[in-house]
Amino acid sequence: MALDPRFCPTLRRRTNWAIMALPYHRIIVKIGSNVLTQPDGFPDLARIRHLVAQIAALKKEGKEVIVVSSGAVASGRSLVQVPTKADAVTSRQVLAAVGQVKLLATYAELLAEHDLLCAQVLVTKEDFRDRVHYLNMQNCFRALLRNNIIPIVNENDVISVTELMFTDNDELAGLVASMLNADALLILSNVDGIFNGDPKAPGAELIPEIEPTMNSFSSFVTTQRSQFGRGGMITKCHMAHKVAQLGIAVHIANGKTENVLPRLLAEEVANTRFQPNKNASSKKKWIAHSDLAAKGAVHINSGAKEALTAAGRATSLLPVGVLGITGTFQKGDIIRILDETGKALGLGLAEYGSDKALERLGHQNQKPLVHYDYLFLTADIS
Ligand SMILES: Nc1ncnc2c1ncn2[C@@H]1O[C@H](COP(=O)(O)OP(=O)(O)O)[C@@H](O)[C@H]1O
Ligand SMILES: N[C@@H](CCC(=O)OP(=O)(O)O)C(=O)O
Repeated sequence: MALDPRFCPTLRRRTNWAIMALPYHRIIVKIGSNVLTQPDGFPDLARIRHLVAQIAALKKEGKEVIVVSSGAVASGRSLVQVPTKADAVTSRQVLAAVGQVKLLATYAELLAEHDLLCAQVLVTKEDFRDRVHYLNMQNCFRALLRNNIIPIVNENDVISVTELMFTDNDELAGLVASMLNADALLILSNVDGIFNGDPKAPGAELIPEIEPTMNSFSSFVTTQRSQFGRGGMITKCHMAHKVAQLGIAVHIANGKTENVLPRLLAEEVANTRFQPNKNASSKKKWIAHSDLAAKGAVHINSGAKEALTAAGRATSLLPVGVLGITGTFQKGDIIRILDETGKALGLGLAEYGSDKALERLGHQNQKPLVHYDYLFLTADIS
């Protein structure tokens, strides 16, 4: 029995969570703004304390935990007035810059009560677009985990404004999960999971499992957002589906439910699980999230499209099937793969530059432009 009942009163009554049914080892826990924030917009300290106790319980079970936590803006609100004469973007920057310090200090203090150490990791979308930044981040995360330190990740809200921002921290959590090849991503929101309609509507039912083949959510997920949330449930669904396609289980659960984390792992609490695709290759994970890094595009003919998208086949993209090239790229760059109509099919790592590719265009018996191992087709995920 490794769960420590001293810091989790409910665990005193219910002790068999140590036998966690879901055998995840490396777990990303994403905590949404609404979980950490009171209705007045200020941080909910009692909630953070309880979540920290649960994280500590997972750590005692030997799990690796990476936290993606929102809440900087809410914490800032508790310290400073929205700056006068500042526009919305500047106000948010100031609140987040001030609030992030408090948010991390709160986590650090509460985790220390469990003899745990945390580290702050602030990132921008750019850091996932740049291969060197990506590898640097990955290296740091791995070192932190090796040293039993809990990374607490948030967007660098000072740098990330308007079009440079992640859609929301769910997107960031998905990127971190795939970068670290996590076993599971647990998204804590203010609802029990995904419902087959508006969760507040009478008769709406929770969907416990979402199969990898299910990829359309708009018929039952509305664009409605929670009070302090940014992306909403529909963006959560798309991200969750994409991450599950990469072989990582994604659960959406209610962060306000008592002991939600150990109970989720013990399969004792309502939630929605996106079933992971067990055939996913880890090599493709960076490519899958590299859309913004793409340097150029290739248009392929219908025969090539058919070959690439045929189920159960591992086919590389050959120059014979390429109709045209847009932009310039070098060997090792990410390129977009488009069909004849310009529809995006996926992304790949170029085996050679656009100059060579142009020479080989439409020619048979040439080296693949994109090797299958470095090809990520969106057709598989949308
Ligand atoms: N079918 C649905 N099932 C569950 N929640 C939904 C659904 N459709 C819309 N929502 C809304 O999504 C909200 C959660 O998303 P979001 O605002 O992004 O929260 P967070 O701050 O946790 O990221 C819920 O509060 C709910 O109002
Ligand atoms: N980076 C922001 C959170 C932004 C955000 O995406 O929040 P959420 O929609 O709750 O995932 C903050 O710390 O306040």
